Amino acid sequence: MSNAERYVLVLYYSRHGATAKMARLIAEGIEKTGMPARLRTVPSVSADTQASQPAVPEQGAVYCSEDDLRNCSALVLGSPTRFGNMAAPLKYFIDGTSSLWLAGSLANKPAAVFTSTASLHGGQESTLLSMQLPLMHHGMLLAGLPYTNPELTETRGGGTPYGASHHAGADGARGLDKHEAALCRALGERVALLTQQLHAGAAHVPS
Ligand SMILES: Cc1cc2nc3c(=O)[nH]c(=O)nc-3n(C[C@H](O)[C@H](O)[C@H](O)COP(=O)(O)O)c2cc1C
Repeated sequence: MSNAERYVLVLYYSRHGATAKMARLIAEGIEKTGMPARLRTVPSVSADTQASQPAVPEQGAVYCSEDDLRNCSALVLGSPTRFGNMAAPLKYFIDGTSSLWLAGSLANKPAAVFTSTASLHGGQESTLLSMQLPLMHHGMLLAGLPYTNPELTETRGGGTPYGASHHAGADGARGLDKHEAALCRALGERVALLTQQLHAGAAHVPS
């Protein structure tokens, strides 16, 4: 597979749009490296887990297919924080990936995570860590954000070494500030560069 055919999947759930904004900034960071980003979302789930929405979303990213996930070169996974954890629609989607797990389809691929919260200390880090757990079971190579990004120490909003985060405020009206936005772009760029370096290195390993 050539670099042109590779893509980083940015897979997220967003009910009110804050996590979706982060996804678009992460995609900007990925595409800065010359690698395509593929933005995908997941449908909401109803109490009885039956489909409650049209098969194609009315706006924004389309729903993620199994092939979108199987064929990605890397994954950046995003969710709003819900009670300190990822949102059920994303967890529901991930719980349906057993066949990819059995086949090892995601093993040895880079991955990273991002989240948005209403309150500043409302569980960003616990959510990010919880999102990393299934990715580790899939054998993915987790990337966080290093403190060489100055925004990590300067931020008065979101931004963690475990992944990108955003404090959207109680009414969701607080936009991404410059530090949060820079860290979203940095995370996307980091995952894309790691992916390219892994593939370049693999090309030099004798078979
Ligand atoms: C059921 C539920 C639980 C939530 N739990 C938390 C929480 O634990 N901590 C927090 O700060 N915000 C919490 N929120 C708020 C969302 O995380 C926040 O509004 C987020 O920015 C929404 O992202 P979105 O705009 O992408 O949907 C919760 C929201 C809902 C609906």
